[in-house]
Amino acid sequence: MIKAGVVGGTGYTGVELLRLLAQHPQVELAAITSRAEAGTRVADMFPSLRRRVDLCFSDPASARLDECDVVFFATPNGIAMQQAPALLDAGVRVIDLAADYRITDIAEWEKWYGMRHASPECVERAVYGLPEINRAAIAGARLVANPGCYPTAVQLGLAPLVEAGVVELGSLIADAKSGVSGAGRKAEVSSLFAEASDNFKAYGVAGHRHLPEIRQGLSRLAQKPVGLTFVPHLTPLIRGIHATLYARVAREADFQALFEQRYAGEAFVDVLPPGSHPETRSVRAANLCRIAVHRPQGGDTLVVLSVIDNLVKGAAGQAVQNMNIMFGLPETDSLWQLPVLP
Ligand SMILES: NC(=O)C1=CN([C@@H]2O[C@H](COP(=O)(O)OP(=O)(O)OC[C@H]3O[C@@H](n4cnc5c(N)ncnc54)[C@H](OP(=O)(O)O)[C@@H]3O)[C@@H](O)[C@H]2O)C=CC1
Ligand SMILES: CC(=O)N[C@@H](CCC(=O)OP(=O)(O)O)C(=O)O
Repeated sequence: MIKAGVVGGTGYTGVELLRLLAQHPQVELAAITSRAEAGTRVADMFPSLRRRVDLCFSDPASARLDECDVVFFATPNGIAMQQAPALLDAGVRVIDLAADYRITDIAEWEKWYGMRHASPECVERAVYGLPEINRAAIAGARLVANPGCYPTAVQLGLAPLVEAGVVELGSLIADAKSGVSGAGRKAEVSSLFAEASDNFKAYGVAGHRHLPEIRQGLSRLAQKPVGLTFVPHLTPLIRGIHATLYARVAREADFQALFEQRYAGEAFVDVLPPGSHPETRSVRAANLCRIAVHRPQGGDTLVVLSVIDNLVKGAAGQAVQNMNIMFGLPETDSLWQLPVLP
C-alpha cells in the first residue's frame, strides 16, 4: 500500500483528496494535517468520512510526513515550497496542489505571487501535472506541480487547436466562470452567502495569476508565445468551472475530428457530439472535463466550451490521477465515479 500524507486536510481540496484517497484500493492514509484542528478526529469534523477515515488531524510541524511515500500539499501558495525540499531529500514524492512549482520563470512567479521563492532550485525538476499533455514526464516525476483549476479547463479546451497550429495564436480568449469553492474554505467576505449568491461578477480582469500559467502551457504546445485574454468570473455555484474559449481559424480543418482524435483513449476528457452545450452538473464530483466545439454560423471564430469540477479535475482528482501515474497504477483507480446529479 502507498502511504499518503495530506497537508491542509481541512480545506476544500484537502477534504476532496481525503474522499478520493479513502476509497483508493492501493492507498493508506498515514497523516492528515491541520494547525487549527490538530488532535481533532477527522471524521468528527467531516462526518462524510465516518467509518472510512480513522485518523486525527496532526500538526504539520510534528506529522511524520517523511515516513510517507507521497505527500499532497493542499495548502495556500507559498507553503509547499518551504517543505518540499526536505521531503524530496527523504525520498518522498510530492504533489503540490498550489502554484509553487507551476511557473518555470522564477522572476515571473515572484511577480504574480508577490513573494520570494523559497526553493527555486526545485522548480526545474518539478513536472507540470496535466496528464493529458504531460503523461510521460509525470510518470518519472518526484515533484508534481498540479495545475490550477482555470488552467486545467482552459488548456484542455485549447490544446488540440494550439498543437495543430490551426488557430491564430495572438488572439486567444478565455472567458471562464467558477463556483465559490474555488476560493477555498477560509472565511472571506466575498464568499459569504449574501455576497456570492444571486450575484455574478468578473474579477481579476487586469491580470489574474492563472494568466501566466495558461500562457506558459499553451506557448509550450505552440512552441512560440501565445497571446491570451483571460477573464475569470465568480458565479453562484458551489462546484464547477465553465470556460468559453474563442479562437480565430488560421487554417481549415475538421475541428470536431481534431478534438475527438486528440482525446481518443483519454479516460478523463469527453469530447461531446457537435452542437452540444456541456453543463457543470454533468461533471460534478467527477474527474472529468467535457468539451464541445462550435463554429457559429460557419464564421471565422471557433467557440470551445470546457467544463470541469474545480475541486476534482481542477484539483484533488487530478492530483490523484498524477499519483496513479507516478506509482504506475491504473490511472482510473479511485477516479471512475460518475458525476452526481442533481
Ligand atoms: N479550491 C479550488 O478549487 C482549488 C484550489 N487550488 C489550490 O489548492 C490549495 C488549497 O486550496 P483550498 O483547499 O481551496 O484552500 P483552503 O483555504 O480551503 O484550505 C487550506 C488548507 O491549508 C491549511 N493551511 C493553511 N496555512 C497553512 C500553513 N501555513 N501550513 C500548513 N497548512 C496550512 C489549512 O489548515 P490549517 O490552517 O488548520 O493548517 C487548510 O486545511 C491552494 O493553493 C489553492 O490555490 C487549486 C485548484 C483548485
Ligand atoms: C473562485 C476563485 O476565487 N478561484 C480562485 C482560483 C483557485 C485556484 O485554483 O487557485 P491556485 O492557482 O492558487 O491554485 C481564484 O481566482 O483565486
